Parts: sequence; structure tokens; C-alpha cells
Amino acid sequence: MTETDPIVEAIFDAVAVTAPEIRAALPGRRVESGTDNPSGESVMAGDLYADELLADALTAVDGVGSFVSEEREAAVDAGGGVGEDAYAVAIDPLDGSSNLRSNNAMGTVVGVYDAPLPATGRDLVAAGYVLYGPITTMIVADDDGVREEVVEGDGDGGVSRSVVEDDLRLPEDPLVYGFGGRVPDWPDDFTAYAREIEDELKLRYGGAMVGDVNQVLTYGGIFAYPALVDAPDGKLRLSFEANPIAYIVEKAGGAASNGETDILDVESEGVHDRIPLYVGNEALVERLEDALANE
Ligand SMILES: O=P(O)(O)OC[C@H]1O[C@](O)(COP(=O)(O)O)[C@@H](O)[C@@H]1O
Ligand SMILES: [Mg+2]
Ligand SMILES: [Mg+2]
Repeated sequence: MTETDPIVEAIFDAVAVTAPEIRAALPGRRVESGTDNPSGESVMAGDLYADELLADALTAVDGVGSFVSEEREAAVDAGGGVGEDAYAVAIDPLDGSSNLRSNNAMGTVVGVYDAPLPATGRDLVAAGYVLYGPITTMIVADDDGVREEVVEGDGDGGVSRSVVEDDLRLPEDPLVYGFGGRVPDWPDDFTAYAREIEDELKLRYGGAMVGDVNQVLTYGGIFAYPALVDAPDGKLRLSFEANPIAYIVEKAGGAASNGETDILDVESEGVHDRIPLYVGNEALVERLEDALANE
């Protein structure tokens, strides 16, 4: 499929329209909702609000057959036909929502799959994310490449979208890195790699994958949420986080790995599966794979 795929365009239209609404709703939703999600994590009121808004907007799109969310145990049937004439949309409604309390960046991650979930990243036909930073931007990746838009509400329920970069590529000379998890919980081989990278690049870690990956897309470098000693699958979810981010970064000329293999090739057993994610400039990801293989 290409960027002219009308279903993909309609999906990102719907995501763009929800973005100012989600942003406007956040000030009153910086508290815990009192529920846990299928990954066993505490859900913020903002997570639930974004999930509901996106579910309504996306299940209304013709050609979306299924809506799957980090916040929901099961897929929402939106008319079926996934893999025939409809897509499955997988959403992380608010990525980095623990940043709500501290008022730091967060976003919405979108994966458009041509197969019912669980699927592999090879079934993605497009992916993107909204980043709620000082301004709201949306990254959209498909077969044609990666673009960045600025999204602004028009005050009337609509949005204006301006493409600010129509062929986003990872800079060749990397500048930044961001690695998640507590350092004492890192395996020794990853720690040794991190010690090398610390000498070469500047630390940029904000605790929201979309914000930290956007640093890498903008300045070049590497983001990781690694395997941890007591959590060999790391923290991030394959369907909602790792696959869409891997797709975007690879379309921008970078690489994405689970430490051994391309993320997009990893078979998923359940939609809420976790996976270690290492993503950024190809040479840095290859070095990481070598470092992990040497232990
Ligand atoms: O707080 P930690 O352990 O550094 O984890 C940060 C990671 O967790 C996440 O917040 C998980 O995403 P959710 O907020 O969607 O659960 C990532 O965005 C981020 O990379
Ligand atoms: Mg997330
Ligand atoms: Mg989330």
C-alpha cells in the first residue's frame, strides 16, 4: 500500500482530529483511574479518555475492521474483514502517561495491520504517532516513507495539518541516546554497551518512548528499552509500541532489533506480549546486537 491508500489516510485523519481533543482533556485527567490494564499497569484517567475517544473515532472509519488497544483485553470488532478489505488498528492511546503528573512529553502510537492481531510487524501497512510536546506533531510512515506534520485544532472540532518534513530520514551522524529501566537491572552485556555509548553520545531520556524515539529520529542515535535481569522481555509491548516504532524508524533509514533479530520479524503469541526494543541508526543497533551476542 502507499500513502495514497485511502483507508490509511482516513485512519490518520481520524487520529489527527482526536489529537487536540485529547490534549485539551489532559489537564483534568492527571490522576489514576483506579483500574489496571491487561499488562497489569495502573491506568491514568487520561489513558482511559484517550482510549475511548480513539476507539470511537477509529471504529467509525470505513475500512477499519478491528480496533485493538493497550488498554483493552480483547479487540473491538469494527465490522471485520481484516486481511481482506479492512485493516486492524492497534493503539497505545497515551504512551508515557506517567509523564502526565510531571507534565512532560507523551503521545499516541498507531499501528495499521493488514492481518488480525496478533500479527508480525511485516503485516504493518503504516504506522505513526502523535507527540504531545510544546507543540503537537504527528509522524506518519508508510511504503512511501516518513513525514512529520504539525497538528493544530481549529477551535471548531476540526484540525489544520501542515507537513513540516515530507521525507524524514535519520541523520547519518548520531547525537543522542536514551535507555530505559533501572541501571542495576540491566544485564552486564547491555551495561557494557551503554558505557561505550555514554562516551560517544548525549543522554536524552524523558520516560515516554514516543518522545525519546522522536529525539533519535530528529538528531540520530539509539533508543532502548532493554531486556532486564528480572524481565527478559523488557517493558514495551510488541503490537502497540515496538512494531509501530520499528516500522517508522526502518522506513526512515534506521534499524530496530529485539537484541537478536529485526523486531518486524518477531512472531507474536498474544497482543499484549512484551519485547526488548533497540532502535536507531543501523550501525549502533548492529553494535548492540554484537555486544549482546558476545556475552
Ligand atoms: O518509567 P520507565 O520504566 O523508564 O518506562 C518508560 C517507558 O514506559 C512507557 O511509558 C510505557 O508506555 P505506557 O505509558 O503506554 O504504559 C514508555 O513510553 C517508556 O519508554
Ligand atoms: Mg506506551
Ligand atoms: Mg499507554
